[in-house]
This record gives sequence, structure tokens and C-alpha cells, in this order.
Amino acid sequence: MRRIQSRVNINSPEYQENLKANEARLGEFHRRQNAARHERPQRDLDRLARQGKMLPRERLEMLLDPGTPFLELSTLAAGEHYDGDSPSASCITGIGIVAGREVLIHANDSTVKGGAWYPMTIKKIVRAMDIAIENHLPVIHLCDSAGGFLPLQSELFGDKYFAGRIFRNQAILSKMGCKQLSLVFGHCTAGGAYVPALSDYSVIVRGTGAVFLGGPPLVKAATGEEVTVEELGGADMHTSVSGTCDYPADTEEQAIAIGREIVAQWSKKKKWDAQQQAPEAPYYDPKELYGIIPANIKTQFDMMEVIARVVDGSRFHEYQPAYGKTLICGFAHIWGYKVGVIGNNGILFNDSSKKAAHFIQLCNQNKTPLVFLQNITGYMVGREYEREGITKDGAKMIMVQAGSEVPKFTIMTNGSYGAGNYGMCGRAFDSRFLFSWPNSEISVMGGEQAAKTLATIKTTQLEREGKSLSEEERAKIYSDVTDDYEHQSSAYYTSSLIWDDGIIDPADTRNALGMAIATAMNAPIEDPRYGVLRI
Ligand SMILES: CC(C)=CC(=O)SCCNC(=O)CCNC(=O)[C@H](O)C(C)(C)COP(=O)(O)OP(=O)(O)OC[C@H]1O[C@@H](n2cnc3c(N)ncnc32)[C@H](O)[C@@H]1OP(=O)(O)O
Repeated sequence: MRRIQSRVNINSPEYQENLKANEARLGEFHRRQNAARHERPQRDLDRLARQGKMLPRERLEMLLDPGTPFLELSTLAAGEHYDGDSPSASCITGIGIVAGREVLIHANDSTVKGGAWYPMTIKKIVRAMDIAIENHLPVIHLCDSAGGFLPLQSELFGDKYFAGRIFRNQAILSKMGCKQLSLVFGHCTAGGAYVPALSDYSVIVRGTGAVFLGGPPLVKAATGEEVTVEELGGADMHTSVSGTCDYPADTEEQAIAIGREIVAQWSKKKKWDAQQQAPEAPYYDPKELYGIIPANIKTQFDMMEVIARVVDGSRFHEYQPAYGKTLICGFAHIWGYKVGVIGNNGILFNDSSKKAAHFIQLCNQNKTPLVFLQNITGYMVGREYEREGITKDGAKMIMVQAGSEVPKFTIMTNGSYGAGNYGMCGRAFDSRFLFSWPNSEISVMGGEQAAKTLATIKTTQLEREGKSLSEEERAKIYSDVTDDYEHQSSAYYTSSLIWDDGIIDPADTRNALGMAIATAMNAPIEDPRYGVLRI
């Protein structure tokens, strides 16, 4: 494959302006990430210390094989919700290596409300377990949870993707033969109790670990029975009387050591026979992305320059380079894995949409995973394009993309608006992993466009009544709508809602994708089948 010839001039004023803007953005990203991971009220840290418990990240570090990477997911989940009271949605999820096996890890964070599950905690855990199901991964649960966050029960209890989905996913994983291990460090009450109960293996720490449907106060209230924690759900009772847990441990360290021994007994699964070659670092420095990503989201940039800083050796075989030029399609390797890359270089027109549909079919035929690099304002609108069939051409792209059997990966590099988000494998289209850059935005349309649309609707409505929209009213619609859009389309807001699997430093894109692709290779790729395309 030929090396991409970069046209970036690192001494240009434009590059330097972008660099300055992106360094500031990265500073903000790292500040937020660090706070979500580590900043907790002192009294909560003291409570855990008094109980002799480790922090969730200390447990995680001890569990993982030393020196191996951990792909943390959705670190900034819930960051813009609940007044910031549920940092990282009160849990850690991610993919790492334990005893040489690739595993998905889910850890409760009992520094936040006893590890109780906020609605967003549940969304994050369910998403992590969906990842385990899609990619055939075993799961390790680090349990220390008060169960459902009681004040918000109506947002977490009875619906399809609420708390029950965690247990449903555990049962599905078990049926699939994906092993699950629970290490019980703290009190696991009610919902929290089913996680170890639905695991294949469990280890429980004497003194601090407990598993019960209702703790002693609830039992007293319900039946009048007075019972201690140890009698009701402690380590010795569950490992010698009820059989709910398998191994007692005297300390957290011992529980983790037993857990690692259990995982070491699991058979190592053979991965899908992917098209692979020796990995090669990109020829161009990924950190140059900071000078390429525009300071202003509306400024167009060449996606080929991004591809050059993500793929192996910066080598790329472009498909149909002279046709449908607002969309780049082509083959490359990431961490040695062959991939089909689809990146926006402008609006999606009829030709670029048809090119995408054809390229996606080729990748499915060849079982080549797809990487989508989104920077899209949408599909072209207007009489000329409708007459050419832009709606049905866009539908073709969506049809084959949605029906793909190959694993798909999506990066939000800048703007993602309207149906372009869908065609380019947005969240609704089952990317195995979707990551956002700190500068990126997602919304149904741009804020100014939404404000203009709503002002036009209001004007038409008032004209029907023989009235007109005053300048003050128009200005108010503009400022209200654009303010809301600016806030709600930011990567921090959408990541808080778990519309992605996390915000990443753009320079880490290649490693995030490499780990994600390696993870996806645990599941087989089916033969292609397509829906009916409107010709
Ligand atoms: C999903 C399904 C099907 C059902 C459920 O899960 S219902 C949930 C039932 N859960 C419980 O009954 C657990 C009640 N909590 C406890 O027993 C204890 O809090 C504890 C053993 C989990 C932790 O005890 P610890 O001494 O370590 O800490 P506390 O001071 O008691 O609590 C710290 C902090 O967390 C708040 N908290 C605890 N549990 C919940 C909860 N389930 N929902 C909301 N908030 C909870 C507690 O009020 C305290 O808050 P502050 O720090 O603000 O005082």
C-alpha cells in the first residue's frame, strides 16, 4: 500500500492556531478525566478507609496483569448529570488482561453512595455487558454495591434496559459460555446481590463482603427478625451453608489472588482468523492531529490527514479516489489488522452515498472490519438532489451499513449532525466501539440551523393569525436554541449520556481502535447478507 503524502505545514499560522486551541481542549479533558477518576469527598474516602476497604481503582490495578493496557470505557459518563454527584456513573468498566486472558471488567465504586446504581450507572454496566456479549468476552465483576439508587427508582427499575437488563445480560453471557467471576468486597444488597449470584465463580472477603436480598435493617422491618450481617450474608455463611459464593478470602488482596488463579484455569479462546500483518507505527506523528483538528468546528479539514496519523505506516489503498470525493473509502491496517476506512470529507451526496454502500458490501464480502471517521453535516438537501434520489441513495448506505456482519468502529472526530450520523454508523447502528474526540459535537442539526427553522415555523404560524414575529422574539428564539444546542451537543454532554464509549485524546485513536479491533476478533464474523436495496 502506498504511503499517504501529507500536505500539513506545521509552521503555518492555521496549524499553530489549531494547536493552541486543541492543547486547551486537552487540558480541560484531562482535568475532567482526573476528577471523575480520583476526586471524591474526604468523608467518603474516610468511610472506606475505616472499613479497611481498598479504592476501586486500587483493586483494578491489583487484578490486571502488570504492564498491560486497560481500555477504560465511558470515564465521563454522568459527568453532566445529577449535579456531578455520580462521577464516572459510580462505576468503572473496561477491557484488560487478567492472567493472560482478555476480560471485561465492571467495578462498583462504593465511594459514591455505597456503590448504589444511578440510572446512568445501569446504562453504563448494561453497555459494558453488551460489549461482552457482542465480542464473546468473559467478565469479572468487582462487587461493592448498595443496589438501586433508591431516590431514582422510577428511572432504573422496571423498563427493558433498566436494572433487570444487567441480570438478563449475565444470563445470556452464561448461556453463550462466556465465564463470569465476582469478587465480593463490600455489601452487595438487593440488585447488587444478584451479580455474584448469577456469576459462575465468586470469592467473598470475610468481614467486609456480604450478599443478601435485604440487609439486617430491612429484615427487621419486614419480619421482625434480628440478625447480624455475618449470619445473614457473610463470607462463611455463603461459602459453607448457602453455597451462594464459592471461596472465602481473609483480605481483599487474597480475594484478588484467588480470582486471578480462577481466571488462569479458563481455556484461552482462539481468535477469529483475521487478515493480519506485522503492525507498523504511523509514519506521521499522531500528535500532529492537534494542529489538524480545526479550532472552529465549522472549518473543514482533510480527513486523509487524520487517516495518515491513525493507520499502520500511514499506508492507504484508496477506493474510487476520483468518484464521490466527499467521502474517502479505502483499505489500511491498524495494529496489523486489515480494515476498511470510511471518512467524511464534506457533505454526503448521491455519488458518495452509493460509493459508501458499494465499499461496505466489499468489506462484508471480504470480512474486513470497518472504521468510520465521522465529520458530517448530513446528506445534501434540495430539489436537484431529491430528483437524483438522495433519500434513496442515503437509504442504500444506511441499509448495507446497518446490515453489516463485520465489526464496525466509529470515531467522532468533529461534527456529527442529522442523518449523516446514522449513515456513518452512529450509536444506533451497533458499532462495537464508538469513541469521541473532546472537540466533537453531535446533534440533530446545527444550533443556528435549528434556531432558523424554529423561527421560520413561528413566523409562518403567526402570519396565519395575521400577526408577526418581533425582532426581540426572534432574537430570544435564537439565543435560547443556540445556547441549548451548544451545551447539549458537546462531547461532554453526549458522553455523559453514554452516547459513546468514552472521550479519547485524538493521539490515542490508533491504540483505542487497535484494542477494540483485537477485542472484536474474539467473535466470529458471519457471512454477508443484505436487506433489499431500492435501486
Ligand atoms: C435493583 C433492584 C432490583 C433492587 C435494589 O437494588 S433496591 C436497593 C436496596 N439497597 C439497600 O437496601 C441498601 C441500603 N444501604 C445500605 O445498606 C448501606 O448504605 C450499605 C451497606 C450499602 C453501605 O453502608 P456504609 O456504612 O458503607 O455507608 P452508608 O453511610 O450507609 O451509606 C453511604 C451513602 O450511600 C447512601 N446509600 C446507601 N445505599 C443507598 C441506596 N440503595 N440508594 C441511595 N443511597 C444509598 C447513603 O444514604 C449514604 O449517603 P450520604 O453519604 O449522602 O449520607
